[in-house]
Amino acid sequence: MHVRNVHHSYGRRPVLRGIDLTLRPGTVAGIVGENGAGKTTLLRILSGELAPDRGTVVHTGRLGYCPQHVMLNDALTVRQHLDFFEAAYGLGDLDRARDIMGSLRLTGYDDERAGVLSGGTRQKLNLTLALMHDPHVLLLDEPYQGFDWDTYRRFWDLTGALRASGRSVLVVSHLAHDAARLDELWRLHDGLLHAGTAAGTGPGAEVRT
Ligand SMILES: Nc1ncnc2c1ncn2[C@@H]1O[C@H](COP(=O)(O)OP(=O)(O)OP(=O)(O)O)[C@@H](O)[C@H]1O
Repeated sequence: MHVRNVHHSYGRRPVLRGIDLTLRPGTVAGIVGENGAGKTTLLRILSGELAPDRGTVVHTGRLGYCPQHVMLNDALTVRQHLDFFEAAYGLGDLDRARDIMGSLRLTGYDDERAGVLSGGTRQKLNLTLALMHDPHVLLLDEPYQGFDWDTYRRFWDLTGALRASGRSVLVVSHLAHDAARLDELWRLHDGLLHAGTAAGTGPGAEVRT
């Protein structure tokens, strides 16, 4: 994915003032930024949900987008969500979805309505729906919100497998825990991306904005 000179304002307030970013195959990149820095705005533009005022976003292959707010229909069961997205993506089976659900330990919930699932379980389903068509570029907005520690680690295992299979993953968060797991780190501040710096090294290093 190639992002060039992306600008966006809400009314007269500029939020993005010239974003340049390249996501290469086989990389996991992170963007951190304070509340209101414009992270979600940027991801909405990268996903095509929002048009930039200026600039270009070009990508090849399938795109996956896991938005910050879980996009589930509370009245539908887990299985109905899977069926719906299988049809929407034009998949022939749910094999990959089942693999992802196994990795995230999202099993045994098929007949549960989304409305009764816990926050972390809803997020697991949200992530599965964004990943089940094997996207080449995956955009994740605060993907591990609500995850317990074990699930958080499984999430990073999954991300590592995507990197190994040549996919590009962009993770957006307030904090980049485990900055060592990222190939690239950016800080969104004042409408621009800056090279991020890790406060510490090795597993567990944390980047604050
Ligand atoms: N639809 C909108 N209309 C007007 N202003 C908006 C809209 N969406 C976001 N904003 C404003 O744009 C700025 C950036 O918001 P955005 O949600 O992109 O930030 P963020 O970095 O994702 O924040 P957070 O970490 O709190 O999720 C904020 O000041 C927000 O109030």
